Amino acid sequence: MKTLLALDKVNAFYGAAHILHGLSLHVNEGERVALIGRNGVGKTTVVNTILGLASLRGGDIRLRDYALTKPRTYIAAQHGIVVVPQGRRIVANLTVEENLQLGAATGRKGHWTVPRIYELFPILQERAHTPGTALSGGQQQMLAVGRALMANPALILLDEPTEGLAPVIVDQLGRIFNQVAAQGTALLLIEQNMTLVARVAERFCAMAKGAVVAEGRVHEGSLDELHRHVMV
Ligand SMILES: Nc1ncnc2c1ncn2[C@@H]1O[C@H](COP(=O)(O)OP(=O)(O)OP(=O)(O)O)[C@@H](O)[C@H]1O
Repeated sequence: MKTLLALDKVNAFYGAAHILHGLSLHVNEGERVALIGRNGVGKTTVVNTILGLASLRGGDIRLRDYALTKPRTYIAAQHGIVVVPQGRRIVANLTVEENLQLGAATGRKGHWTVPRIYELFPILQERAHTPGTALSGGQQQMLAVGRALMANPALILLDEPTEGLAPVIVDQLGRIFNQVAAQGTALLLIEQNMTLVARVAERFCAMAKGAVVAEGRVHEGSLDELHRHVMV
């Protein structure tokens, strides 16, 4: 099994603030991994470190066989690893379809094309020519996922994709994540909704104070254990 993303004893900072303390984590090809933990433990900082938005000072990051010594926002996507960022970051003055096309900028060809994204999310086709930010929160999240898929990634990092969304939309996104994973795309799901984690992930990594402190398989009886890792 090929490893797509590996962080080994990573230390990361915002300025002088030391946030990740020797964090190790990996995701293999086709795997569905959840990264969980209380608010503020550093989950988003894991993503930010890979993108170069937090500074990496110690430890190793590998994107497949590539040693990421100087992270920059665009490098991960070139290696087939894309981020659906917290807050979605839909571009306001572009239409839905133009936002989708932005995702194809890496030029990686594969299964996902605009028509296939529209099959997955018919509402995006209905609203193809409206400004992306005119969509509801749930639809913007679908657009953010669709835009990520347009890069035909081997791995998608999803940072709290269901935050603030209605349960019916969360259910719909859960089904979509499973469909995407069934196509062979690996997922790293940062999520506070443990019911969704239990539905989507096959393995979890739990963080506390900037490090992964527990790992395990997700199975039918996992929900209580998952909840323990995110209780405040
Ligand atoms: N730009 C920044 N500068 C300084 N400190 C920051 C910055 N961004 C986040 N932090 C701090 O880093 C720590 C980890 O934040 P991070 O966003 O990674 O946590 P998280 O686990 O993703 O939490 P949440 O679920 O709230 O998003 C927090 O204490 C936060 O206050």
